[in-house]
Amino acid sequence: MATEPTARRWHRNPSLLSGAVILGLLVLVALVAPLLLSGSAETLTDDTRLGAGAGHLLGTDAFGRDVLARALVATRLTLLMAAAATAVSFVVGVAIGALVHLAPGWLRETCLRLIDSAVAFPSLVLALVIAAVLGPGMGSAIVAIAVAGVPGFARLTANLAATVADKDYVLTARLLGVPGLRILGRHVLPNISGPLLVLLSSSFTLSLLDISSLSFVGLGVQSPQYDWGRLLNEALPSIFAQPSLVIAPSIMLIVTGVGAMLLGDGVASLVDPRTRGAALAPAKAGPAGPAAPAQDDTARAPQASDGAAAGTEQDGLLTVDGLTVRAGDRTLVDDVSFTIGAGQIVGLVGESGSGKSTIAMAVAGLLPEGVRANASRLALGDLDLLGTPPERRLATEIGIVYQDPIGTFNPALRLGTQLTEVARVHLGTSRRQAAKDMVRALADIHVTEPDRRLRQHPHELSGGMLQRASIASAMTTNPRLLIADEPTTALDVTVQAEVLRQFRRINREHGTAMLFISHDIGVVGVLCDTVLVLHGGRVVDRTTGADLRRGTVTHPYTRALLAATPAAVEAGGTLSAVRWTADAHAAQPSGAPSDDLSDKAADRPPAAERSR
Ligand SMILES: Nc1ncnc2c1ncn2[C@@H]1O[C@H](COP(=O)(O)OP(=O)(O)OP(=O)(O)O)[C@@H](O)[C@H]1O
Repeated sequence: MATEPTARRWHRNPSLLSGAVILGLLVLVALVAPLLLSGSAETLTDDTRLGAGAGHLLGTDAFGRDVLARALVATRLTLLMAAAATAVSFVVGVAIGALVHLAPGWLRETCLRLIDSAVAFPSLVLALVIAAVLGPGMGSAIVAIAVAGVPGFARLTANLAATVADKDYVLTARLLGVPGLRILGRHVLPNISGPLLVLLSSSFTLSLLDISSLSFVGLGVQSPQYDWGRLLNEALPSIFAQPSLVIAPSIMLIVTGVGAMLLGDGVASLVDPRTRGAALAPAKAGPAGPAAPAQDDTARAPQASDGAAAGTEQDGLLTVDGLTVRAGDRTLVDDVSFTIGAGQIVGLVGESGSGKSTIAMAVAGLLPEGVRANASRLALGDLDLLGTPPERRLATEIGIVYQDPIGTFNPALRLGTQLTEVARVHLGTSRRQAAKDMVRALADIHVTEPDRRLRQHPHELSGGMLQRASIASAMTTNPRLLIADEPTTALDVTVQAEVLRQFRRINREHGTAMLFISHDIGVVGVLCDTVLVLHGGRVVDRTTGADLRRGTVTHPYTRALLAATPAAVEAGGTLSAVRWTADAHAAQPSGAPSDDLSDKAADRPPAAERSR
């Protein structure tokens, strides 16, 4: 990615520019004013209570000291105190929030409730209580403001970390066995840095006001030292007689606060690679642009050979026997059994919420917290997936391709770093070799300019290209099982066809077993050898891709799903809503879910599922 000239970057980010200029000037004042103006700011003279005039722009105070000079000299102490308090709040708050996020369920909930209670307590009141306990003084004011700011950072960090935790790239890192702290540092914190920086800037402003408030009420800086709050405190007795005393410190406070907020906004958009890309680099067409759409449509997508399923029950690679998944009292998946042989593609199809992804996540050992899986057997060859399988084997023997190609990748990292991670971490491949291998893998899967792609951020690639990159990444270790969870749903139909073709190619060339999940019964029929139809967490029908394509399915629910597929309508049918319930169906013995595939067409893959 070409690097934008620094001047243009600043020019395109007015918040950053104006915030930096304001704070830069204030820092300059903080550095220079005590050196040049200490004399007129601190020397007692007989020119007391002079009004604004040529010699003293804002007049003098009751001791003959220049009011403007005092406000400017106070800048250093005020900024230092606010910065110190904010820095401590930030470091301690983010650390606590991160630890809370990593804590086990009950502890995390307890800590979050405690933090919520602390956040609900007004920070200035909390700071006043702490400062009163510690006693007046600069140090106690900093500690009080710092402690009062901690809950805000802790809560934001924990909450934001939770929103990133279920992103596909975090799930992938978990599958790869990356330790929690490393996931936090590499995937979570960089992706929540924007809001944290905004909070940092608003927290600095709040600290500035709170510290000034403490000094104003006499709990902060003590004479002879002075900050803006102290100056306001000294001006209070004569505020009506000489209002000019409050002008300079008040303006300094407002200007500093505005500068900090502008800088925070600007930095937040600078560090976010998505906004940075949008704001800084206009999209370019041509060779550097997104991949050219595939020429074919889904009708020409690769098709599962009729009855050519490679897997057999005997060489079943993935065995799922009596899988039940529960979340508390709720059963999400109920007694599901199937096998996938090497080189076989098994599809899971069903309406939203039927349990497809839950089955896939149970197989990959990535069920969310509070969700438990049980099975008579859940194994990939000799690898028991129910126990605690070795992370390295899990990472290298199962690959996952997710629905949302954009969510699959960490937006803060370049693709090269992410795509080569498995090879570097689990295969011990050198960085250079891993990059070379990935360039070849991307080219194989028709990603244009693969070299350049490795240097780009995810937002710079089209959805179809990212999905192909995630397929290449999942295939890095030549896994025995590839799980594809709605991999074409987020893509337009032309790109879908190309992605399906790549799955079929990988399946044929590498003999990879595949668990292919989709809402779209048409897509499943095109690609899969064997298809399990799910409803309410149960398998209600087992059929073949060939039967689906020919429309020769017998189960009423599967027929209803087919009738609700637009492709079927285009072929002359009528689009109808799916109206079928397992209970109603159970009342009609003739329509019972067909677990036995013996009545299916002869081209059905032999014994792809375990009979129950
Ligand atoms: N962490 C969880 N805790 C409790 N219930 C959950 C959890 N995750 C999913 N569920 C529930 O499990 C059921 C199955 O969800 P799942 O995501 O597996 O369905 P799906 O068929 O993949 O749907 P979709 O196609 O929309 O992704 C749903 O009712 C869902 O609400």
